[in-house]
Amino acid sequence: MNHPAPPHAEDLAGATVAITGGTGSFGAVMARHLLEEGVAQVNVFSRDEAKQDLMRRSFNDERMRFFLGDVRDADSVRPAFTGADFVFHAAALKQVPSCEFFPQQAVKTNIVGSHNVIETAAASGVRALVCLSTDKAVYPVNAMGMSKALMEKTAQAYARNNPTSGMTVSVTRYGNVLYSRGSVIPAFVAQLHAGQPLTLTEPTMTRFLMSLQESVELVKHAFLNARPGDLFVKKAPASTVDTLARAVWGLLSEDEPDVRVIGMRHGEKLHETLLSREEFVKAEDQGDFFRVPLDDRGLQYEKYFTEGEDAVSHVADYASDNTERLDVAATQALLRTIPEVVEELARR
Ligand SMILES: O=c1ccn([C@@H]2O[C@H](COP(=O)(O)OP(=O)(O)O[C@H]3O[C@H](CO)[C@@H](O)[C@H](O)[C@H]3O)[C@@H](O)[C@H]2O)c(=O)[nH]1
Repeated sequence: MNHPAPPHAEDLAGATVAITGGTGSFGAVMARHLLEEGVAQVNVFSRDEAKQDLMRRSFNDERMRFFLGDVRDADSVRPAFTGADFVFHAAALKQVPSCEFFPQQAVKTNIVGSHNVIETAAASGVRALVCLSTDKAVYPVNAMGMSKALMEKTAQAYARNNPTSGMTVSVTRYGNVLYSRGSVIPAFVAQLHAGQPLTLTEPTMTRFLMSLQESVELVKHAFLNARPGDLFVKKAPASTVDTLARAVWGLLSEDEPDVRVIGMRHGEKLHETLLSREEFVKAEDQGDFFRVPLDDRGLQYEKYFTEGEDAVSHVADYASDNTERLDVAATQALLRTIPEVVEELARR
């Protein structure tokens, strides 16, 4: 393949960058970062005009442009990508339960919508596109993860099938973002405030933990290092749900922890996987990150017989039950780096 060279950090200065799902928490942190890097324009693309209005006021920066639309509708995506050098694709249906009950909605947004984003970006002359995925796309058991897995395949197929494209498309996967909207930590904090026991689904369940800032670092790393079709993950520690509950409780209360085990929810897994063993065996260690290059074997089937992979049986998945495990004190140290936790502690 004739790869376009990855962009340099300096290329951001004066660039136009579009963010799909740009009014979400990732979009806000990324937009702030891009403005600090001196971009000429940030095109925020999203469905929600009220959130766009809030963001417009809170940023109050004339380099921001807001585009209303839905990734399901390619025509609505085009204006946001016209003239854009780079695109970060964060628009998605991300909640496990809602996708479980309405899987066809996940197909429309996460698969068809991502395809629209990829094709429109390429047709608009975008140089680099990073698609955000999740650990739930590996060995997926729920509709959200399944649809994200197919988004990944769509991105990789674009790279494989368009070897002369001037656009580099890559994928990042990350685990649970601490304190993200609707996630377990704000739920625990609300329960604590209400004087209720913390509801534990399954105490031994493990999750990779990372901050929103780290998710931006991962996406930035992909942006600066990707070859077409690459997949990136950030090395991350994990904790059990029991540890997480005790860490939150210990930070915010002097009383003995009060927890109630409620059992696993629809579509949940005991442990998450960031890289399957098949990916891990091909992964390049890049310090804080792993890079998995595109499997760009073509339709020459004989290669599948003569160039097989024998190392795969000797390695394990990179999963939340075999990564660095945080105890209560280490989880609390991580929590103290989260702005919402800092605010919560300051209120006490
Ligand atoms: O009251 C609760 C709620 C959740 N959990 C557990 O806490 C962990 C984290 O749950 P949650 O914060 O809801 O995250 P996930 O279900 O793992 O999914 C989140 O993390 C994904 C990334 O892996 C995102 O893509 C999803 O949007 C986001 O909901 C899981 O083990 C849950 O079983 C509890 O113990 N008690």
